[in-house]
Amino acid sequence: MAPTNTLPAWSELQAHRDDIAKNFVLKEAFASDADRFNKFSRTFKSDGVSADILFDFSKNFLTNETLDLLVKLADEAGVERKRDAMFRGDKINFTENRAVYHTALRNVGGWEMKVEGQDVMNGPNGVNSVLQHMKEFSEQVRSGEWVGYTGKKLTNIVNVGIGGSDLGPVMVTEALKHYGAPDMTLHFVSNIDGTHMAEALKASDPETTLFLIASKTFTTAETITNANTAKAWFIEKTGGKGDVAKHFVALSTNEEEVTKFGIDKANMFGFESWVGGRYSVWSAIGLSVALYVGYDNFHKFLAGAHAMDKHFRETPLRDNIPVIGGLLGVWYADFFQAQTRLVAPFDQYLHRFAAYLQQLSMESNGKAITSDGSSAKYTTGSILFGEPCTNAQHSFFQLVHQGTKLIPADFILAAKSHNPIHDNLHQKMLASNYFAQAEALMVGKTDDQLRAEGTPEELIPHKRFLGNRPTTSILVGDVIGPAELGALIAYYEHLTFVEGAVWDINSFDQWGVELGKVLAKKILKELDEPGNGEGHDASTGGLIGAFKSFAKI
Ligand SMILES: O=P(O)(O)OC[C@H]1O[C@](O)(CO)[C@@H](O)[C@@H]1O
Repeated sequence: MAPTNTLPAWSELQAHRDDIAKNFVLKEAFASDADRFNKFSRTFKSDGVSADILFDFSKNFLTNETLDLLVKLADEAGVERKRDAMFRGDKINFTENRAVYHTALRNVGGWEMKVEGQDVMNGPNGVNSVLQHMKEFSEQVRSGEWVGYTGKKLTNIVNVGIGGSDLGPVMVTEALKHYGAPDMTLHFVSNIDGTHMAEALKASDPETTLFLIASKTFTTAETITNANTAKAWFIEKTGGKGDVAKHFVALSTNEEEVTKFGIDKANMFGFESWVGGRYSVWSAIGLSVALYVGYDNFHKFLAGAHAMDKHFRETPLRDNIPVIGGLLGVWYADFFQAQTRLVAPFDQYLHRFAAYLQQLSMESNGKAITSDGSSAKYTTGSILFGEPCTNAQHSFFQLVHQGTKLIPADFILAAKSHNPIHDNLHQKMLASNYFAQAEALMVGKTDDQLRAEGTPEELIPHKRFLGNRPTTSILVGDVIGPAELGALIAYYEHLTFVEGAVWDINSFDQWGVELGKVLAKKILKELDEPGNGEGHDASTGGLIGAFKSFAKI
């Protein structure tokens, strides 16, 4: 396609941006249009699969004209065509020649889904048969039918994986803790730092521990090393009597490597190469979720995501919630030079949500090369960060309110708490902060207001809030249960897709993680050889030498 920044809508947006920057003030837009909230908010409805979710985009730099132009840009960039190609199973991951088909994993609605003419839902290794395997296994473990080598129930789960084979399962099991089996303890070991595995093993009893070795490729150095350490620990602790087949299962696409590792293929939960790591929590990689919250809840999680898929696939662009979210991402990144996106859930259970979204967003859209191999002449992927509120308000929100950078923010709240303790006071305080932060960011505080409060003149510049800082408020119409969580994640997945489609990059590969991996492998060997390694710059060589001398290696 023609470079995105040469599309007609791009230059129209540039001119429009100049007008907005000069003349648009959010609080005035509300004052002059009583209907603004209704005009620019959208409610996600899922026919009862999940609670309604309200997406309020009205506190954004958005007018009818902005939305028209952004939709025009999406049209010219072929967003709908690209979306349809994804749902058709086309190989849109063009640098790896793969389809992008995580939506098939949660296709509870019975869509026909094919890759290269093959039905991916049915058949011996199809999505439905893996789901059935996950259902049977999770029910056996939860009921105590599947026991360890001494006949004890397995209640300690250690998931060994990294990146997408860790972040999704961690985030989702934390988010759904309310639904978790009370007698089950979960550990997620991802880091190659021995401390991570050592601490998990310290807290584990081999008789009651189930290891899930989660790796799409089954070649990731951290995961395979951690898995081997876990296996050696298990064999040692059980005096060689422990039955690996009862205590180790694999979640992977690589049967050959799984078998080499010593896990029976009967205990392997598979998926296909068309599932990207950061999109894999819906696949067998989500086994820890099914074990912890039960298969029925895992199924609801899939159903919530499928409902969002349906919305994304079928809704015209102007009302399409992830499309609006993605286009706003482009609007701020490319036309207002915003470098970041803040996601702050007002929800303690979502404390790993931003960490999860970091991989989703930054591994997907941290690319500078477009589909024809040329460099993008515009800004792409934003830096995503976040922490739950109200904690974040007491750490980095100072910069969001009064710093020099524009930081578009998403705030997420559930109308109902799973823990309405103290007569729901906590939830009401949480909600009042959710409303107040977005309002404060928008309205700011003027010098006149400060003077009226008696603020000394010399403090006025310090206490001034310029306001006019955009936010999107997401309000879940009930508690955040499995279906609501599924819908929220799928919203961010599709938002990321839309951004990547407009930027004309491949949101589905991750070549940028390779170079460091290759160098680390080479240096690992050098640490056991004399000298400071071959061919390094003086800094790297000097550091290797100092490390060896300090560590006496
Ligand atoms: O599941 P695997 O194959 O071990 O990969 C783990 C992670 O490593 C990455 O490839 C990045 O190094 C991610 O994309 C992926 O989620």
